[in-house]
Amino acid sequence: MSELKGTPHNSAVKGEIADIVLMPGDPLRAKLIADNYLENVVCYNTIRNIFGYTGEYKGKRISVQASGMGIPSMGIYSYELFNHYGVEKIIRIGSAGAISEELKLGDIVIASGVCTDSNYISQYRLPGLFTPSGDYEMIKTVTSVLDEQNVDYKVGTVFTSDVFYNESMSDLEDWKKMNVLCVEMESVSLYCNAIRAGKKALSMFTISDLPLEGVSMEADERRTSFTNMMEAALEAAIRM
Ligand SMILES: O=P(O)(O)O[C@H]1O[C@H](CO)[C@@H](O)[C@H]1O
Ligand SMILES: O=c1cc[nH]c(=O)[nH]1
Repeated sequence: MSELKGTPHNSAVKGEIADIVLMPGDPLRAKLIADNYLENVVCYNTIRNIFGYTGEYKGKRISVQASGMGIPSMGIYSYELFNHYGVEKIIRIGSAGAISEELKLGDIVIASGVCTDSNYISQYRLPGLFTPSGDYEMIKTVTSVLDEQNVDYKVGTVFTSDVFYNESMSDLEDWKKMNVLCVEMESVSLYCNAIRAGKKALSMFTISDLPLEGVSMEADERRTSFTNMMEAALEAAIRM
């Protein structure tokens, strides 16, 4: 990888990506943020349509890049951002399915910690269980922005799953008994990669589904209706 200007998955050259990166799963959500919120934007990656942009938000240089879906995809892109491009902080802005009965469509959740059914953590060969957690300073910054914007949110444990269409949806009922708030598919690799690289990460979500009730937002609504989360992440990014 060191012989390449970029990486096998990212054509950016070093220096083209800001210290802080917002990461939605969906490349079109990354484009929407670049088109609507950033100034002086440069698109630095289109490989596999995983769009990455660097621009300015209120004068601060930030990047927004898609992660793709799932733990391995986030594992690849966040590893490269932290270890090849020198990125210091990543804010994941994702969609998630509610597990807690207290959550409804459109609510915001911040992941203080992550549990998982994935084997990702086994690569570290730890002598016990490890609990990936979000960066506390980043949590404080994002929650204070949300407080100022009068937007409600919940902070707690989320479940990062390998499986979207799960034959055992009732497993979510077991996570509910452990007070897990919602299910998504990337944060375990993001948090592990950040911690392992000595960097910082935070995941926040808008609830797009109620999987235990069979309720879902339309695809277009998922891409465009996350305004509160995107604006809070952008505002927090310029304070970090
Ligand atoms: O909206 P994004 O960020 O893609 O996140 C969620 O949506 C996808 C599943 O629809 C998974 O990637 C899951 O984690
Ligand atoms: O992983 C996910 C993401 C969004 N909604 C879900 O139900 N699951």
